[in-house]
Amino acid sequence: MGNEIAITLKGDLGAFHLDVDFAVPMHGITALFGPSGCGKTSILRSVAGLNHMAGRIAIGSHIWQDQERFVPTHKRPLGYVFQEASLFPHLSVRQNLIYGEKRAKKAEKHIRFDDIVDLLGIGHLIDRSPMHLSGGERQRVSIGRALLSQPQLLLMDEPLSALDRMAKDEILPYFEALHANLKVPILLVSHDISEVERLADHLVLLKDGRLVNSGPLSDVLSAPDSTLAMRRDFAAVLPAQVLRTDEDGISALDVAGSEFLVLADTLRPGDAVRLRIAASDISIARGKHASSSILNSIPARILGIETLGATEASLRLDIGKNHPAIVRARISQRSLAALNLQIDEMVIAQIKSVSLAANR
Ligand SMILES: Nc1ncnc2c1ncn2[C@@H]1O[C@H](COP(=O)(O)OP(=O)(O)OP(=O)(O)O)[C@@H](O)[C@H]1O
Repeated sequence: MGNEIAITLKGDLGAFHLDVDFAVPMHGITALFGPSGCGKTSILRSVAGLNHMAGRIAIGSHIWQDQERFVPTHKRPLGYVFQEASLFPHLSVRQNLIYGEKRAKKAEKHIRFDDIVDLLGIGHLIDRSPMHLSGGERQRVSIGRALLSQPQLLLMDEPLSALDRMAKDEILPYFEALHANLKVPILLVSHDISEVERLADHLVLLKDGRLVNSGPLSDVLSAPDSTLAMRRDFAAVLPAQVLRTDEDGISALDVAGSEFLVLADTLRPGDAVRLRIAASDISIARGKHASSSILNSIPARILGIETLGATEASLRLDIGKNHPAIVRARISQRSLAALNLQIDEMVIAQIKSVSLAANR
């Protein structure tokens, strides 16, 4: 189909066998996620034309590879951002960016220099040498340089993994700004699920060189048989809309007809956001407790109960009123037995407002 990034690859790299076939939209951020060695980088390198494996790669109506053709890397209009920023140390930030711009075809300059400098917040760095920038600043400049080559597709291989937690937190809002303002689709390789939850619109889940699942982030996360669900750090990500923000800094969000209260004082009514709900932050009650500090007591239907190790259980819950909205709750086997919870039963999902994160 013309409006998708369609990737089919089958072949061997040494002893590793890759066999994948998936299509993702031509917009937003698609994360390739899976355990180390599952083939994420190999897929990205194949899309870039750096691996030549049998298959087909179509970016919308542009065929980069099929049985008859193999477009060489330098003729694929793509940007590639690696784990470590690879800027020219002898050039200033501005000259590095101009280098990217020069790679663009003259006719196709829809991504403008000034806009990129603004969106990435690198105006004050423009005359500096990359050698005198922090890791996060260098990575922002590399992303800018890649985007100024006017790519049809931006490939990012673990772009945040060399940064410490603080630098990551600093750079994430810039990713969100790019996402909101630019139309270039991004394929992002990441092994950090919290990064994926925060940034990705689509998720391609891989294991041992094969596709496990692929689709919109919240769908893949909430799939009944998701391997991700068994992780102790599992979180659901649900699309939400801001209803109001109160003076005490608490915002009310609509999620499939259910109202959630979160601590977020910068949101405006009508904003579309994503709400991250960690399985370990949900507790289950049989009824609403009038005197509790927990602000969110949401009616939920139990869709599934799975064992999580020897002492815990993972409950699959639908907290939506108008349409399904799936989250998971991690509780102890002891609570499961004490409450005698059963599939299809209605319970109350209790979630502290401080443990909810809403962004973008
Ligand atoms: N050119 C090659 N020759 C031989 N084996 C290769 C080659 N490229 C990749 N491999 C092997 O293919 C497997 C998948 O590698 P790949 O780098 O794609 O995984 P990954 O999911 O990106 O892993 P990580 O998260 O650790 O970066 C690995 O076992 C790797 O050693």
